[in-house]
Amino acid sequence: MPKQKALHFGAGNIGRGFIGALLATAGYELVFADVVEKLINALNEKKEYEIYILDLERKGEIDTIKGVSGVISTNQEAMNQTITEASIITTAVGPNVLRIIARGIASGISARRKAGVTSELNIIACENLTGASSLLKEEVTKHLPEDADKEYLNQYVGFPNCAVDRIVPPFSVENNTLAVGVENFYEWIVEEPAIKGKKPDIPGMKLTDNLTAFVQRKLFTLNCGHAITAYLGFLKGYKTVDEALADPWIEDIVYKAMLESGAALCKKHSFDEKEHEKYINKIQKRFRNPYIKDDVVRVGREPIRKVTAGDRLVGPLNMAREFGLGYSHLAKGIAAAFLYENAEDKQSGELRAKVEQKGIREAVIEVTSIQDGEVVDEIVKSYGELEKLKNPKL
Ligand SMILES: NC(=O)C1=CN([C@@H]2O[C@H](COP(=O)(O)OP(=O)(O)OC[C@H]3O[C@@H](n4cnc5c(N)ncnc54)[C@H](O)[C@@H]3O)[C@@H](O)[C@H]2O)C=CC1
Ligand SMILES: O=P(O)(O)OC[C@H]1O[C@](O)(CO)[C@@H](O)[C@@H]1O
Repeated sequence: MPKQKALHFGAGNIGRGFIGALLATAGYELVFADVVEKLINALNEKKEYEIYILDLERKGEIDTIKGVSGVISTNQEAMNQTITEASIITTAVGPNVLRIIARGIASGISARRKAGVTSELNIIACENLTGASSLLKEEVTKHLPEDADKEYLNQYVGFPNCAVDRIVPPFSVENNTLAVGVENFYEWIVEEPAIKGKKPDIPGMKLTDNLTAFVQRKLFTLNCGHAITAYLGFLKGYKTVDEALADPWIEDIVYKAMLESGAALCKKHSFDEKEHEKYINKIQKRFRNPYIKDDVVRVGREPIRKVTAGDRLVGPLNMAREFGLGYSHLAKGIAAAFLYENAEDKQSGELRAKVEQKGIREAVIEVTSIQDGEVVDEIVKSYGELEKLKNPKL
């Protein structure tokens, strides 16, 4: 029997190091779509790549992922062909790129309908964003050329949301474009009720009917603690996450922020408090993995996105507030994001410009959408304290 085909958008860290690896290992013929020619050419030449395990468990091991190829995502003819043949499509391109790839996916779905394919297709956006697949569905629908395509999409194409958790840091091996380094831990949790047709059999993919709880658990704990580490780390001049967390002042704030978000998550989703504490401790251990050198500029990238309502910092703070729980360490993390500066990160420039033009109070209200004056006061107070770290003369 011929292998089923999987198409994965984004041959980057998560694409090669996590989702693509699970798909290929599950036996799919895997095609990566990316805009970077060097990556696509290397995939087509080698047809395989190496994953280096950066962890105490499985230390020094290298997995080889075979049976892969690549296509340039702007080559619409080739994309239409691949989308027509695929039984699963996944993405890991970054939340802002979903809108960009939607047009090409819509064209592929229209081609698939015209080719008379009536097998189900599931499209799963594996991004750090709540409801990423639903967002992608909305965007794809906007670009579908005919009403018949919209009917086809509703009948045959599923867009299950998911939570995706594996730290895949910047990593390079000389003369090996495709090598990727990963922590050993991974978790991919997919919204079962939204799957169309037969459930995919992919070892490593877990199904749930309560995805929101899992997405928020991961985003408001791991990504929350990580982002605070990055912003405080930047303020104190550290380059990597492990350097930042070796600073007891940072480690204490990060841990307490995760406890604050944890208390709120336990109330919201009825998680067992002891189990959740273990979850936080495991994450702390993952942050301290000595084999991973993760840059604070990667973890802190796009600070505006990270301080919008519902994301990893404001999301748990609002949740804590909703239950009348403490949030002062989360507020510190948010304040630190407003002080973050990286000339290569457009959003950090925009955020700093907003603070300079409008003042911190207005900037916080506008970007975070927090209306509660008491919470805004707490963030502004923390901003004043942290600003002194950045500029001791103030
Ligand atoms: N790296 C990590 O540890 C984790 C990342 N994520 C999420 O996964 C997503 C991807 O992150 P990374 O893999 O770290 O980023 P990355 O930057 O390593 O990979 C993104 C890839 O998408 C490609 N791309 C950009 N525009 C494209 C387009 N129009 N068509 C096709 N490909 C395009 C890029 O060329 C790049 O190869 C993000 O949403 C991130 O939040 C989630 C969990 C862990
Ligand atoms: O990819 P984003 O949303 O910019 O955030 C980076 C975060 O995502 C991860 O790459 C994966 O969850 C973390 O390692 C990091 O905290």
